[in-house]
Amino acid sequence: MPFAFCTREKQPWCEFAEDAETGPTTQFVQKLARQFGMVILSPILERDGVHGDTLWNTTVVVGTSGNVIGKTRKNHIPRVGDFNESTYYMEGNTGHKVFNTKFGKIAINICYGRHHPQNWLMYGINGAEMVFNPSATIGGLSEPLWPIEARNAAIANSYFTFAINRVGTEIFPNEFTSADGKPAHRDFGHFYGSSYAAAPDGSRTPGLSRTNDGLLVTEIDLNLCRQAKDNWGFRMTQRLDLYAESLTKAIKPDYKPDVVDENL
Ligand SMILES: NC(=O)NCCC(=O)O
Repeated sequence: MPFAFCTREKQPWCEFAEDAETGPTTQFVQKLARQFGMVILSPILERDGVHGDTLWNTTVVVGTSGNVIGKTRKNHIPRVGDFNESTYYMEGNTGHKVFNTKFGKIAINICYGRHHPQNWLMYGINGAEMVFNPSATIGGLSEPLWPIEARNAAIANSYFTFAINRVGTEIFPNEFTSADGKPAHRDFGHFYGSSYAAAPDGSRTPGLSRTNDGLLVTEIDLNLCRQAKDNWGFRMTQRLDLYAESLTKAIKPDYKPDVVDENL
């Protein structure tokens, strides 16, 4: 749902915001999860009534008995092209939760979060075996990056990733500009689908269609996560201590980049 509206218009779209635990979408999904014995990841526009009616881009995780296991909020909010999502919702405050489900340890890296390697990293640190990336992105913007980012994250973090993108083209009722000096327009560009799954050994499935809705059914062996760790040692050699120390320094306002100038 958060990906159905990406212009600057708030109305009527904000009216679709709902409670993560009790809203109509969650109730609908709970029935399906129970009926089919599935774990369902349900992206919604969340209305947080407890905290000033704040809006969040949230994915709700529903277990096989229809129980809400938890939720994760989008950490990184795009300000690129026509994706002006900071107009609608705030940077997430749920960290990098991993949900230990009947089918394995899962996490959700929402859409634009896939451009941030440290976001993927933290889900791995918290023990994720599968990280899902529900997205809505268009050809002109991100298609060259699409086959690379989630696949690379699977390799770097020794877990499975699932890059999921919608298809179609939205035509909005009112014109808007892309803040690039070009004429106003009403279309958003083509959402190119191409969803795929990637494994910690670097293999991946074929992508789904660029134009039609699709369902990707794939069998995965979670043992591959540990086998990849033992084989490559990426996790063992990642030197978190080194980076924790460097990053602690780098975020200070008076940080001086560690550059050695050539003495000319
Ligand atoms: N919905 C969303 O975060 N889109 C941003 C575009 C992208 O990351 O490719």
